[in-house]
Amino acid sequence: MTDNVISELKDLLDDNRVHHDPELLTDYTTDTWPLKLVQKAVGAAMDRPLCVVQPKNTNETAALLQHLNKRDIAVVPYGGGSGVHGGAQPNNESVMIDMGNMCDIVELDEENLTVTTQPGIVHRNLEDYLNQHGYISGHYPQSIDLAQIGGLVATRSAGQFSTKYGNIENLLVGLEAVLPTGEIVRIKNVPRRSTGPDLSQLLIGSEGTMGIITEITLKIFPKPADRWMCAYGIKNMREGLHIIRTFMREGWNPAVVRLHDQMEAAKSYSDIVNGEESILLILSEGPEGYAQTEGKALDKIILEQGGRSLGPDPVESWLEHRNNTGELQEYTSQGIIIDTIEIAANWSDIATIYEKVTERLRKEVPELLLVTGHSSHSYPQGTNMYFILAAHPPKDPEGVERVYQSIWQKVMEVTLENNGTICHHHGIGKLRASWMPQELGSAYPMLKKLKRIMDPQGIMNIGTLLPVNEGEKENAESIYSGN
Ligand SMILES: Cc1cc2nc3c(=O)[nH]c(=O)nc-3n(C[C@H](O)[C@H](O)[C@H](O)COP(=O)(O)OP(=O)(O)OC[C@H]3O[C@@H](n4cnc5c(N)ncnc54)[C@H](O)[C@@H]3O)c2cc1C
Repeated sequence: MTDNVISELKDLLDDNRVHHDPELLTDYTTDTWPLKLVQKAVGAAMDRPLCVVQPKNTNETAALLQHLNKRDIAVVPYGGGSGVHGGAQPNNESVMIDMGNMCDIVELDEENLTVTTQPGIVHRNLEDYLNQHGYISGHYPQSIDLAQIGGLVATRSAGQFSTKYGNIENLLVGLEAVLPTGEIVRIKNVPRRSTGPDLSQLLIGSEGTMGIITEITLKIFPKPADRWMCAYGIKNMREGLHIIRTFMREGWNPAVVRLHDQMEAAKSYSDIVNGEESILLILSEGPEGYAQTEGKALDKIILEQGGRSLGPDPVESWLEHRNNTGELQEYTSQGIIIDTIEIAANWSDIATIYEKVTERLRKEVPELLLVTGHSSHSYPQGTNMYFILAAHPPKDPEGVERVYQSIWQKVMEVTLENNGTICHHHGIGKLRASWMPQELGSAYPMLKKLKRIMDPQGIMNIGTLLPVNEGEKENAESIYSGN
């Protein structure tokens, strides 16, 4: 069967874009899911895909999906592989469609302030191109050097400046996608529409389960003329969250709002914070005059609420080091779990979630080395909480899984019990799928029905987003059975 599939795929693409060399397939055994990386480091065997194919354009992607759908073969779309929850994790029966060859910029439309790209462009390359032309994307995920635009749309990503510019769903103007059955669909570029449900939302955040995104049009912004920055020492997280709520509800909209708890403050800003303090970083930017006006107003509010001004240097330092994650790989290779869990909730619940999660993990997970938290994406209604965790599990794959799942179970439980959402921006992948029925509640059957309509054969990324019923094989029946 494997040989047949490979030769059929070679009939659709050039030979050199259908890969089945076992060594090369090893590069595709996992995305950046910490569980799998640590299990791999302690000797776990990993599933390799059947083969990897690299289409060059939309028509080739459509031909591939049409064929694989007809043959009932599992498909996993693969972007930059920077997803952290196994969204692009294959099993050994799946064909991976690697979008990396579709990396052209199609059009810069300066009149209408949009850029159109193929999905496989690494975001850094798009940002550099825009900067050369006097624009910015406004979207700065920490993985900007790894993630592709298609992957960022497919996971509903958020960037570090999202409080001003919005998340990817706010930045997307239109898109083209190939449905699992091979049909090509285009959602046209207009500034707004009232034409029924927004169909682009079926693909934004669909994590490769409803189709493959083949072209994307995003908003762009003229390079900001000016910036204002300041950091503040804050008594504790609860007070810091209250301060952010105060200025967000007044309508201020700084690009960066980050509140780091005492442990994070002490790690990165020990020379400037007092022992118990959290640190609040603010950056405002915009056209001439905007940032200074917003900065002055924010400074007044934060000082009135008890913040202690620390000047702009901590924000400068964060800007410089914000994407350095090199040390994480070192720990992972030693069998230490380093992970991040980002959830969100309304202002009325977020401080409680932060306090309960940190307290429960410290008390109930003996293998835990540390848990810290920060808020980094704020809205008038609430904010996210981004937990950073380290744990030292036994050096065997089952032990790693046990410790890993016990941490996640507690964070998901506390979040759901306190009205939060289990995910702010990393997406669901395979890791969080089992909590989706609880997360969506009465709306969960709607997601199953949509999936069934979009992907009747059930070939697309089974086990991602929608859970496979326990003990069942990863196929359509295992997710379509029941409601
Ligand atoms: C160090 C680090 C920092 C990170 N920081 C952030 C951050 O600040 N903000 C944030 O939001 N995320 C962040 N992430 C998570 C990750 O970068 C995002 O989830 C990103 O969107 C994944 O993009 P990718 O191209 O690497 O996709 P992949 O990991 O390859 O795939 C992700 C999912 O999208 C699907 N997919 C990929 N391409 C397509 C396509 N063209 N059509 C349909 N489905 C597709 C895959 O099947 C998979 O389910 C970070 C990850 C790392 C490792």
